[in-house]
Amino acid sequence: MEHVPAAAHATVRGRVPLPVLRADGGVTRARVISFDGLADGREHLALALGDRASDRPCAAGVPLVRLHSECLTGDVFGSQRCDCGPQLREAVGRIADTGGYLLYLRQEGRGIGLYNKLDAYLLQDGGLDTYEANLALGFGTDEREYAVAAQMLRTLGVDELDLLTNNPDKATQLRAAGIRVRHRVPTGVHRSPANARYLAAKAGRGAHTLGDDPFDPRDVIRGGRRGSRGSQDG
Ligand SMILES: Nc1nc2c(ncn2[C@@H]2O[C@H](COP(=O)(O)OP(=O)(O)OP(=O)(O)O)[C@@H](O)[C@H]2O)c(=O)[nH]1
Ligand SMILES: [Zn+2]
Repeated sequence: MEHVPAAAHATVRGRVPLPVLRADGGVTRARVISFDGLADGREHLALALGDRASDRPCAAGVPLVRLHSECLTGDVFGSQRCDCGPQLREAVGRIADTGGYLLYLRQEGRGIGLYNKLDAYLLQDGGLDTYEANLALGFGTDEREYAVAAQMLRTLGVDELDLLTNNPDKATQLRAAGIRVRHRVPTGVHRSPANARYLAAKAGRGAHTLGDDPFDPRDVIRGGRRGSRGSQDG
């Protein structure tokens, strides 16, 4: 497991205006926030969007938050092997509409790093699924910890949020770190022929909720509209 020391005190290092392209072609005004004193020493970022992107964000209401783990191949190159790129662009638009934060976490390859993820892709081409490939390389199936995300949120003054994810582990870990996750809001499922096996493995073995999974659909908000039906899940 990627071990993160107990959360020390962190501070905001900078809040930089950043016009960001939305999936619908429009541009949204964001602020990219950097930190000093993050527990694992990495350059994680928060993107403040919607009403949280203003000079003096008036913290009205519970923010919508996504913890997005870095995926260079998907986020930057548009790789079709996973659904990270479309999820990232979807999240920017939805959070801009609602008000909240996208935490861009430097946890490439579910915490194993870029080169190891590329090795894992070769093993997957030989027949292993996304989790078996990690194990074959000597890693856990998912090495991510979200304590540093909780530290970033506290630094931003966020102790309660709605979480945009299909991954229940993100909610469980944030709650364990003392953040109140009011609702888990599902992200879209961006299927393509090239990522179908990957998504099936995530739903089957990784406990992700992808709409056609064994989890009770009543435990999440459909459509991601705050204030609509939903419950506290774990
Ligand atoms: N080791 C490994 N990592 C992968 C593979 N495909 C994608 N990833 C990584 O998986 C992570 C996906 O991150 P997220 O989209 O934030 O997380 P998630 O667990 O899918 O959960 P949600 O998208 O929030 O539902 C990124 O760090 C990717 O680099 C793979 O085949 N092997
Ligand atoms: Zn990806």
